Amino acid sequence: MVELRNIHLSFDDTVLFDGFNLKVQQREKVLIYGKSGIGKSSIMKMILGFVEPDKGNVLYKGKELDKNTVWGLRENTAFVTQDNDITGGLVKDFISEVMGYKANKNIEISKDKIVELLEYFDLESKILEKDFQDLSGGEKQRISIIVSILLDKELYLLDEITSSLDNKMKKKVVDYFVDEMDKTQIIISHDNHWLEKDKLRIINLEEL
Ligand SMILES: Nc1ncnc2c1ncn2[C@@H]1O[C@H](COP(=O)(O)OP(=O)(O)OP(=O)(O)O)[C@@H](O)[C@H]1O
Repeated sequence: MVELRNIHLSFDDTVLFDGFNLKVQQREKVLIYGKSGIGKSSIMKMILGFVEPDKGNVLYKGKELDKNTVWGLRENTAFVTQDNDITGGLVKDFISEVMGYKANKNIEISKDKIVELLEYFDLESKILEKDFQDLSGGEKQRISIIVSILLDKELYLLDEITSSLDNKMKKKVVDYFVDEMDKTQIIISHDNHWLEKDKLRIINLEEL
């Protein structure tokens, strides 16, 4: 579904990738890990077309990513990051707003699904009436995760999505994505809870 082919990427004098290859099949779940600054987030940014490699190609469904194909990829992708200071306003309005984006116009929000997900991720339904800015880091993270699940995209790019959660909740998030969701996932995390899952293909950037 997504392929990085013979990628060379450098910033200033630092070479992050030289001949890097990654091929992720449909419904495959891949965990990318390695020390801070090694280039994990840059991989996601290249896939999304936010960063262009110096050399090499990014392919989506067999086609090279360019001005035209990148929109198809972004439309079919949920990108969840640890940076959740995305908005002010009520949580429920945030959810409606995201669902109202052009790329999400065919998605119906099911109230039952929201209730089910809030419960699973240990959030009370009154959180929907709160201002997003007033939530704790872990609550923001869980709301972003819930929104991404509601979006029901075919590709999930998950960048340190468990960083602000306690151990019990980390495990629930990991269990949900790995065991409950049948979607293509590329995951970046330092968290051992992901490493414990044998359904993930693990790529250690330090060993390349
Ligand atoms: N736009 C940019 N301009 C200059 N340097 C950049 C840019 N983007 C990333 N870098 C540098 O490239 C390196 C890799 O960054 P990246 O965010 O991909 O690492 P990472 O493995 O995700 O790190 P972390 O685990 O700390 O999030 C870092 O040294 C970073 O400073």
